[in-house]
Amino acid sequence: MNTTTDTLRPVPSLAETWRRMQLAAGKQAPCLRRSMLFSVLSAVVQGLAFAAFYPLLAAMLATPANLSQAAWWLAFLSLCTAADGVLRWKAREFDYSSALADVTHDLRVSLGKQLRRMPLEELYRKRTGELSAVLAGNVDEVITPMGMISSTFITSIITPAVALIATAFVDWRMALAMLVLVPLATPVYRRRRGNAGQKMRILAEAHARTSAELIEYAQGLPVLRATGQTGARSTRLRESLEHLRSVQEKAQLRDVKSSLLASSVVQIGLILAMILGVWFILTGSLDVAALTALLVVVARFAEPLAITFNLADAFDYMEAGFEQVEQLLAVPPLPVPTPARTPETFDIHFENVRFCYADTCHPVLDDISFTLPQRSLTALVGPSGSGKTTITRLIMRYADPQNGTVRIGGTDLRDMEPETIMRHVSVVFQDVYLFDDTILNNIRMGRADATDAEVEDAARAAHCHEFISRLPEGYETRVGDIGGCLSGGERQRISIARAILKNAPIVILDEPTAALDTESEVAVQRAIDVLVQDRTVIVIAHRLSTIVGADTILVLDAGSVVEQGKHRELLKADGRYRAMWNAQGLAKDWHLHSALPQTINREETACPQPTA
Ligand SMILES: Nc1ncnc2c1ncn2[C@@H]1O[C@H](COP(=O)(O)OP(=O)(O)OP(=O)(O)O)[C@@H](O)[C@H]1O
Repeated sequence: MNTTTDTLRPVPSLAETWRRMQLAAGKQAPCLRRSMLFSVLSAVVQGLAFAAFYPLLAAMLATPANLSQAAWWLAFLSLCTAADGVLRWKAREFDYSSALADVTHDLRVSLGKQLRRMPLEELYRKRTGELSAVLAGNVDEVITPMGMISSTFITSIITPAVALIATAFVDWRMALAMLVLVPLATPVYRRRRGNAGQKMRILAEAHARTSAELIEYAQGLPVLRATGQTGARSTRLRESLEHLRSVQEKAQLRDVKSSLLASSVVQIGLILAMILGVWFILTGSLDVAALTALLVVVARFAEPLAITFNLADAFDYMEAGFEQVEQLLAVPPLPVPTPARTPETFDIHFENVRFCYADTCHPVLDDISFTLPQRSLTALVGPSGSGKTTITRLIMRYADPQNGTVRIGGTDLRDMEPETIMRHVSVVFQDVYLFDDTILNNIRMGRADATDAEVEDAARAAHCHEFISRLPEGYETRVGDIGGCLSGGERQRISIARAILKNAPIVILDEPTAALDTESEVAVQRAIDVLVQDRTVIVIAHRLSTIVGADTILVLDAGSVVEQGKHRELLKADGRYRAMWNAQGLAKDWHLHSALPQTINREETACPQPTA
């Protein structure tokens, strides 16, 4: 299985991680900074509290005991503890106030916006599961532990530092012994983060890939069952799960090994301090009170160090999440000059358009030019892979062509916001996507502010009012509740009702009747007839008999327009179109009793019989 990030990347510095955190916190960055400031204060106060141990013990163990001094230090210790309690509470403000929820929400909204403004080409290249892993999983991995990890990290660095300074006042030799731990610990920490960061990225990618495989498998199950491919496809899923298991196993092994290493370093430090302390007592240069206090402080120094090691994992999870989120946010939108333009008329013009998909160098459209007049019906025909869908994608500004220009109403698409283009274009695909919402809302997606009456009018026009009225709750029936109870033709008519409601001046029909039986096709065709009136229509068709009434037929082959004209002209020309027509005529002869297919009906053109 492909692991794309096997090459080592540098470990981000703490400053870099902090910069990313503030960026992710967005509007709540001041709250995050405030929380961190209180974390620093709390850590200092904790260090001071530990520093007070020695004078307290010394006053108590003196002969005779110095009670007034002991009381004073006890009061100081209590004050520090109380202050620490308040400061710790303030330090978690980022977590307990609404800031955390706000940041998580804002980041998801930004990602949602990014998905909307991202070039369609980029969007189609991403798998649904991978996107869902970023929006759901990575956002939580980045944001939820942010406050907690940072404040724990601060405490685990500053408290030992203050404890170390306090120890230096009691006995500089012990402070030096404690300092030995730092050069010992630093390389262990750096090595751990370096390797772990890499592994966490691989783990995050394995999670995203498995999530994508799972979603695709679940969505494709009906098809897989029908084609008897559940086993074959589940092999891919199993491979993906197996990869995830092996990555997790390695990560866990690494965790255990480095945790043990870290705690060993800390234990060594503690033992070293004890040996030194006992040696100093035996040689008479340290008293028992000082040693007891020092051991408390040393333990306090060693414990946060061990925590710091374990925090490396949490940082790495966060870093891996940051990377996935940033990668998605970094995809630039298609450039639009300001002010953006809006077309006034709706003829479509391709001029010397050359287009290659990303990551390919082979042109899918090669220097093509044509004009589709406003309110005309144009059919795109040609063999599979000839570029029909790509032409319709370019009209929706799926991506910008490498050469040439696509214009709507004389305006270059590069000068228009993608939203403006989509407002003026309705698309009816062969595969209809219905959301798990009511039928009413599914149709209303065509125009969000449409009234219930307008939705119903569109449904009537699309010939779906009748079957919707028969559903248990009519327009309020949820698509999810009736599952697969809607036929392909019914789903298609709902999508046409959406397009009728949208009332866009340009309509793209991508073989909307190709997968339907004859009866459904008749009903859908009647709905299409309403939709296409008075609009600029582009229809992709494989069955030529459905487009004989088109104003223009563009015949494509290998990314070029090889013929162009009306049905009769093209038949007369006796070229590629005629050959395709004849081939389909022959095919029909094999099905003697098949009904005549429907025609897109703007000119009431009768479907002529194919000539053999
Ligand atoms: N996202 C993509 N990335 C790379 N190549 C692509 C992509 N989509 C399509 N292609 C390639 O571009 C060429 C034209 O594809 P297109 O879908 O436009 O053809 P088509 O005429 O609509 O085919 P069909 O009738 O089978 O739908 C094909 O060779 C196809 O493999």
